[in-house]
Amino acid sequence: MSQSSFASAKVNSVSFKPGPSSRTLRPAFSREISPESSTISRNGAQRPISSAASSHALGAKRTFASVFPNVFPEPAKRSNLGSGSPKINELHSANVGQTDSHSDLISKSAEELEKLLNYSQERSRQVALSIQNYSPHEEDIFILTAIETLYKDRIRELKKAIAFKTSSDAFPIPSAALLSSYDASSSTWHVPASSRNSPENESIFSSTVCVQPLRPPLHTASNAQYRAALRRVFQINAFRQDQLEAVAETMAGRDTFVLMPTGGGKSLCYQLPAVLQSERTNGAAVTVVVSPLVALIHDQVNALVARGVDAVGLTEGTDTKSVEKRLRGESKPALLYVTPEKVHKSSHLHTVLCSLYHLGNLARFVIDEAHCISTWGSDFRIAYRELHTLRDDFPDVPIMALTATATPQNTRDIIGRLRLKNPAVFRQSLNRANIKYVVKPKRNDINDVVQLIMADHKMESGIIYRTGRSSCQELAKILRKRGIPAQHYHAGLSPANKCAVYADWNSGKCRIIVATVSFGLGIDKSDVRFVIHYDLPKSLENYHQETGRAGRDGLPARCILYYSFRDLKTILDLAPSGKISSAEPSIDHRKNVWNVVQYCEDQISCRRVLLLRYFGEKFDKKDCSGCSNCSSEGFLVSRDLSTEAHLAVSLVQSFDEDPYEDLTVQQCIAVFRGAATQDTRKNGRNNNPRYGAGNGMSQDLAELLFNRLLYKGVLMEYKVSRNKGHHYYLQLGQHAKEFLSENGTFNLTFHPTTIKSGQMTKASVILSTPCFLVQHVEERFSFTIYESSPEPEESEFDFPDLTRVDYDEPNELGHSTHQILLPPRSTDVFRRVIMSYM
Ligand SMILES: Nc1ncnc2c1ncn2[C@@H]1O[C@H](COP(=O)(O)OP(=O)(O)OP(=O)(O)O)[C@@H](O)[C@H]1O
Repeated sequence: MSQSSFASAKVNSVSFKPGPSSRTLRPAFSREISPESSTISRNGAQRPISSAASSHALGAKRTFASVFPNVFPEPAKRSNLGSGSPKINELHSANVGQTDSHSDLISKSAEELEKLLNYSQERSRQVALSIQNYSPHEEDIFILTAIETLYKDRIRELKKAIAFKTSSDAFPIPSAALLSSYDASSSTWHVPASSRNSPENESIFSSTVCVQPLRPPLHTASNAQYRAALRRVFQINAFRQDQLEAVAETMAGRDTFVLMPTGGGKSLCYQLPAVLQSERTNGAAVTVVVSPLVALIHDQVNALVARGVDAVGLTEGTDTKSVEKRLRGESKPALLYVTPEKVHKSSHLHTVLCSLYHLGNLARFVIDEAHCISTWGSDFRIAYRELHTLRDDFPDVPIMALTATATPQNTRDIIGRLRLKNPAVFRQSLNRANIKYVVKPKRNDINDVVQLIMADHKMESGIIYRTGRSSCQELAKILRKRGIPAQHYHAGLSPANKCAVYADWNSGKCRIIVATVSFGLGIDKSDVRFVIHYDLPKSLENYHQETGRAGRDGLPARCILYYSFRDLKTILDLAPSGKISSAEPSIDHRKNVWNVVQYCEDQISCRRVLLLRYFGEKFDKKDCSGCSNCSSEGFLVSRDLSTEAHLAVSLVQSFDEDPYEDLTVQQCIAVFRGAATQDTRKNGRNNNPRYGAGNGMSQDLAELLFNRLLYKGVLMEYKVSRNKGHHYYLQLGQHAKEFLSENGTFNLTFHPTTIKSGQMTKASVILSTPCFLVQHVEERFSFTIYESSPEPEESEFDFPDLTRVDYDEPNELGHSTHQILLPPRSTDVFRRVIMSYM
C-alpha cells in the first residue's frame, strides 16, 4: 500500500488508542528523542515526523525508566511485600540483586540478561518448591512468598528488557504515513488492519513495548454453521453435551472454563474454533494451546495434521526457527502447542506472541489440563502457576481453561489464578458410569495382581500404576515371566524408549503398561479395560484422572485400587516432583493423601458417591452401576477383636520401652502371631509375655488389625533414614494411652472374600448390599445396618419378620447404624446364608 492510500484509509479502519506514554512507540534503547525533532531511519538518515504525532506518540523524554515503569516501582508498591522486614530486604538484595528497583538491568548486555533470567527462574522455582514443602511457621511462609513475588517481578522485567535489547539494534522507525494516522484530538490511531500486516509495519507492532494492540477480531457463526464445520473438519455429526455452547462462547471472545470427564471431548471445544478462525482470516489467526507434556503435544499435533488441520508444536525437539518463520509468515498455523515452561522461559516465544498480539492475530489461549495450575491439586506444576502472565501481557485475548478434574475449590482457584474475566463455566458430572471402582486389601504378595489379570483381563489392555520407577520395572518383569505381555514406563526412560513403549501398547503388541504417574495425561486409547493402582494415588484428583483412562469407548471397565494403610508413609515421602524427599510433607500433600486413605477405609459407602462428593457432586447410590461396596463384593464380616487389639498394643508398648529394640510392623506381627523364626528369637523376643497372643489369627487379619490401629492413631510408625534409605519402626501412637486405659472395644469389619480371618471364634457375619451386617448374638442373630447416606432410606428396612430394635449408633467409621433382631423362626434360613459366606 502506498503511503498516501495508507493515510487515507480511515473509513474501514480499526481504531486503537495509545496507552500511557510508556507504551507508545519507542526509540532505540539508548537514544533519547525530543518531541519536535526528526526521527532516525534504519539506515541512519533523518526524516521529519508530524509534530502532533510525535508529541503524542513518542512522548517527551524517552528513557529506559519511562519505557519500563515497573522497573522503577513506587515505594508503596513494595511495601505490601513486607519490605519492612529486615530479613526480606537482606534476602532480596542478596538474591534478587536490587532492593527497590531493577535499575541494574540498564547496564547489562542481552547475554548477561539471559543469564540473569535463567538464574532468577531457577531461584524462583526453588522458592516455590520450598513453599510447597514447607512445614509452616507463618512468618517464614510470609517471607518466602514475598521473595517469590520479588523474583516474579524480576523475571518479568528481565523478559521485557531482553526483548527490548534484542530488538533495539534494528529498531524499525515508523513511517511518516503511519505516524500521521494518529488523531490527536481523540488520542487514537487509525490504521487499517491490513496495513498492520504489511512487512514494513509488522516489526514495529511486534516490538514488546508498542502501541496498543489490535483487538482479535470476533468470528461468531450460527449453530448450523458450527455443525457443518464439525462434519467437514472432524467428520463428527453431532456435538456432545456443552461442546457447542463452549465453542460459541469462546468464539464470542468470552473467557471459558470447561470441566468435562476424561474422554468427554474437551479438545474439540477449542480445536473447532481454531480451525474456523484460521479459515476466516486466511491463516492469520493463531490459537495458542498450553499443554503439559511434550509427548501429548506430539500426539495432538499429529492427530490434527492427519485431519488436514494446520497445527505445530514448539517444543525442545522442534526446529524453533521454522516455527517462528511460520508464525511471522502470511499463512500461520491454526494451532500452536507449547508447554507452560516454554511460555515461562522463552523470551523468543514471548516476542513472537507480542508480534501476533499487536497484529490482532492471537485468537485465544487454551490452557489444557488446567488443574495443574491449582496448588490444591497434587498435579500442581510451578510453570502453570505463572500462566497469569498471559492475561497480564495480552489482556484482550480470550482464554479457555479445560480440565477433567476439579473440585469447586479447584475451579475457583484456576479461574482466579488465570485471571479469567466473567468466564462462561461449563461443569459436567464427573461420573464415569461404565467404570466399576474396586478397593481391595493389599497383601505383600504380587500374586494377587497376576491372578486378577489372568482370571479377568487376560487378553485386555490395561495400566498398572506404581509410585517408584524400580517397582514398575520389577512388576513388569514378573508379569512377563508369567506370560503376560507387559512393559514399564517412567520419566527416566529416554524419549525414544518412551515412544516405543507407548506405540507397542497403543497397537496392542504389549497389553499392559506398568507405569508411574508420568504415563497417561492425554492418552486417547479407547479400549483400556482396567486400571490398577498397586500403590496409593497421591490424591483423589489423581485417582480420578488416572482411572479416567479406562473405558473411554464407553464399554465396561474396572479400576482396582490395592490398599494398605502402610502405603500412606511412602506417598507422604514423595515430593511434588515424584522423588523421595526427606523434607516434611506439605499440609496440602497430607490432606490430599489422607482423603485417599479415608476413601479406601470406607467399606460401606458407595464408592461413586464418595468420589463424586469429593468433587462437589451429589450422586444417588441407587444409580451406581457398580462399585466394590455396592456389589456383592460388599459382603462384610465384623469381629470383636478388642482382646487381640489390647494385646497387640501392649506388645508394641513393651518394645517401645526397650531402648535396644526397633521393630517394623511385619516383625511385630510375626512376634504377635508367635512365628518360630530366627528373627522372633532374636533378643529373646519370643520370651515376651505377648509372644503368640494372636496365634489364632491369619496373617491377613493380623495385618488388618495393625493397619487399623495405625489408622486410628493408636500405633504409629517413625522414620529412620539410614544407608540412603528410609526405615519405619512401630511405636505407640497419640491415642494409645486412652485406648489402653479405657479398655475400649475394637471391632474389625472386613470382606470375608478378600481377607482370610483364620480361626473364627465368635461367630460374626455377613451382609449384602445395601450393606448390613449380621452378628451372632447368643441364640439369635442381630443385624446391624450400616447407612452411608446421610438420610437412611426406610425401604431398606422393609424386611418382613424383622424387628427394628435399635438404631443410630455410629459405627467405627462414623456411619449411623440400625440394629434389627431376627425372629427365631427366620434364624435357620439366615444361618444357612451366613454359613455359606464363612
Ligand atoms: N461430539 C463428538 N462425537 C463423537 N466423538 C467425539 C466428539 N467429541 C469428541 N469426540 C471423540 O472423543 C474422544 C475423546 O476426546 P478428547 O480427547 O477431546 O477427550 P478429552 O475430554 O480431552 O479427554 P482427556 O481429559 O482424557 O484428555 C476423541 O477420540 C474425540 O475424537
